[in-house]
Amino acid sequence: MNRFLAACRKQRVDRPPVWIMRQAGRYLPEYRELREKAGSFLALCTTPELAAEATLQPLRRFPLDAAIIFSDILLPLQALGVSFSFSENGGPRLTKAWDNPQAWAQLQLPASWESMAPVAEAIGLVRQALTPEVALLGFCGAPWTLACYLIEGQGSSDWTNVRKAIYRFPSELKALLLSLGQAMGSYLAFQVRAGAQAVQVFDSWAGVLPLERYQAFVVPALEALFHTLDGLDVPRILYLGHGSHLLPAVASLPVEVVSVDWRTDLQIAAERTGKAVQGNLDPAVLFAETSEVRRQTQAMLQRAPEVGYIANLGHGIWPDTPMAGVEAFLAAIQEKP
Ligand SMILES: Cc1c2[nH]c(c1CCC(=O)O)Cc1[nH]c(c(CCC(=O)O)c1C)Cc1[nH]c(c(CCC(=O)O)c1C)Cc1[nH]c(c(C)c1CCC(=O)O)C2
Repeated sequence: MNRFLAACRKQRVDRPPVWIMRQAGRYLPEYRELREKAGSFLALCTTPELAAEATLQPLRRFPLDAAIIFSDILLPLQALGVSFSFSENGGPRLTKAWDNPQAWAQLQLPASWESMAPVAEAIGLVRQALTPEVALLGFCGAPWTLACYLIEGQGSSDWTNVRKAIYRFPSELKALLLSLGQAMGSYLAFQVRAGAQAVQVFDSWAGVLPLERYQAFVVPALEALFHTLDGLDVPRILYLGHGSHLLPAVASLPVEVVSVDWRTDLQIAAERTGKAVQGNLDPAVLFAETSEVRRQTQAMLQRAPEVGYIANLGHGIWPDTPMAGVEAFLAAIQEKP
């Protein structure tokens, strides 16, 4: 049985499936070694054998129910004409900020995803290596979160330029979000054709917007994105960062699972959306004594619905996370009575 896919479809399972957002990464010594060997993060992402290896590393160490293909949300933007680099401390930096409608008009919607062939190849390699019990996820950035990086040119704590753009260029920004939604929908379909069995769309910065703006600007773009996958029979997950106030917008979206962070109660998320839910332990908890990690994980499980639940963190695992914290988190889920 594939616990992960069953839970996405709200089928009953023996225990909650679990995976960890950003489970391949710097908290693993073997990842740091592989990245050193690759020379750079981008080289690691674009060399199929190395990307497949990075994807599989956490599964060799931990009893996880899903793998997520090793890549980054910014990579497919290259096919639209956007160039960027990753700084030494890991953050993305665009070569220029795409912060006005004249720039947006120059984004080219790709006719094919041929330039992303290494991702498809890596997906094929990982599928060959996985047993049928472990599901492989494809992913992309949500239109809004991608627009955040495009317009700001890098990460930000308050995304002031993006928020100004909503009011300065409303119709052009709506069109940009819709184009990004269409492009990412076809990029996910490309990953599914290569072998991805479920997909997750990361809207890490969803919570920057009030509900009314999210409904008006983002929901149409997410609908376009997710409808591209209609008929492909893969569960669709939307990760909603800082999104407690946005749950009413999720209920009508064509997704099977909503993934929430620690600010959003799991039970409330399930009730308000009617979807399966994923999440939501604060990554900071993994720094506690192992007995406290267990208690916090058990408390999370108590708020989780009986069916339609996937255990996870509420956001990506941090690079300095102690291995003991990860192990205690996973053990508490495996032991669930
Ligand atoms: C916003 C975002 C990005 N990338 C991603 C998001 C959405 C999830 C989130 O909110 O965390 C998603 C992502 N990035 C990466 C993966 C695949 C690996 C996995 O999840 O196991 C996934 C699913 C690899 C990565 N992406 C990045 C690294 C670190 C690069 C390195 O090895 O130096 C990895 C392993 C770099 C990256 N890429 C991005 C940032 C902000 C950073 C720097 C901060 C950080 O490192 O956490 C953009």
